[in-house]
Amino acid sequence: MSVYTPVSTTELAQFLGDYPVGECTALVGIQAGIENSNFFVSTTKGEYVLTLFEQHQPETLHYFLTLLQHWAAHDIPVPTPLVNQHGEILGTLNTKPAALVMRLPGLHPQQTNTGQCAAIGTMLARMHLATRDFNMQRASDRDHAWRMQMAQTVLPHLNAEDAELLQAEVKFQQSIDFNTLPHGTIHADLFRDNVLFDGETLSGVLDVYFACNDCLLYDLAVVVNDWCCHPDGSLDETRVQACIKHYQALRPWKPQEQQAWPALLRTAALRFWLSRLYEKYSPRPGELTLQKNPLEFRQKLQHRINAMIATSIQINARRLLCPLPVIRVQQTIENLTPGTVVTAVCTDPGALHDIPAWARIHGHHVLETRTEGREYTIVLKTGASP
Ligand SMILES: Nc1ncnc2c1ncn2[C@@H]1O[C@H](COP(=O)(O)OP(=O)(O)OP(=O)(O)O)[C@@H](O)[C@H]1O
Ligand SMILES: N[C@@H](CCO)C(=O)O
Repeated sequence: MSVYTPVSTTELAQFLGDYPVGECTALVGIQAGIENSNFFVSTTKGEYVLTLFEQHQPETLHYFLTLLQHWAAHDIPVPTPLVNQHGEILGTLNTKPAALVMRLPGLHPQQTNTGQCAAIGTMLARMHLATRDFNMQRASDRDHAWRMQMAQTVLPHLNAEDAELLQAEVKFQQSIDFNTLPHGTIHADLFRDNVLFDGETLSGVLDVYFACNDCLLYDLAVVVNDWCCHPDGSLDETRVQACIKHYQALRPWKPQEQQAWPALLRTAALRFWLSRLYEKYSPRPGELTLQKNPLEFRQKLQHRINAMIATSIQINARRLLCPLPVIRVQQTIENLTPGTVVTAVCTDPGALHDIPAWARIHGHHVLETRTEGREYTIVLKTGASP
């Protein structure tokens, strides 16, 4: 659970006095969620959810609550905030900014099926399209700069293997050009536990408190990493395709998004590995708090990396002596479009230096170098002018 700030029935009764919701009949802290303090509130007039915001400033909360109203106006099933008798959607309870929203019906999907993955793909595209005319802006608080800085913060806590993975991923992430991808208003945290299904109908989109302006495709990668996985964290291609196809039916990808997709799956996995690691090593005090397992996203990240390497262009440069491995890489790369991942496996140890040196001079990115026994693997991403 996450209730960082407890609320008594007396305090609640006073708060509810400002809203047209009748008398409180029950107040129950909500177990799920890790960011804010949430309560189910039953009154003589209906069912509501009370949120005490633990981190955000009032102006940021106005952005979220206005966004909720905007999405609601476009028939996205978000919980509409109630307006109090002062004409405000944001009140104060126990010194924390607080809002009362409608409680939506439905349950969080546990094991998703193809139909649910299709439904969330459609819903996310509708949310992206609906905010094309939303005129408020908010910078992401989990953007590339945050990820790079958070990697350094958690690094000292990691064992050697995890530290190596993280450092390699930081290097890879620096090769992604996020600016070329379409941006817009994104939810940024559309996990299954932020969505409700009433039977087969998607009945609720919750917890918009990471919403911001960022790459639209990153939002879809967050969804796919949570909704379309096998228990070991690898992707279930049937559910992935259902989700992507239904998203693209409403907002087709640009060619640069097609190319960036495998990399953005890694970005999204890294983001949640980092935030979960940080929560683990710097837990916040609370009456009842829930922590999510970082290992889940470490495994997902590893699977996304492996999948990207497996689908990359393979160059077998075994038994070739330098400079032949470099020449073979050069010949292969000549005809490839920028952004293609190429994996060269060599047996001449000189290749471990020569190929990265050649690649850097010619504007390609060295994603990874690895030594396994007597084999040397160099993973490259082709640059703008191959
Ligand atoms: N309007 C609503 N209707 C129904 N249930 C809700 C509503 N709002 C919140 N909940 C329930 O409360 C849980 C926690 O809410 P929420 O996800 O907003 O919390 P949070 O602390 O901000 O979480 P997170 O860790 O996902 O950022 C939800 O998973 C859902 O079960
Ligand atoms: N959805 C996040 C928690 C809120 O950021 C996670 O599962 O780690």
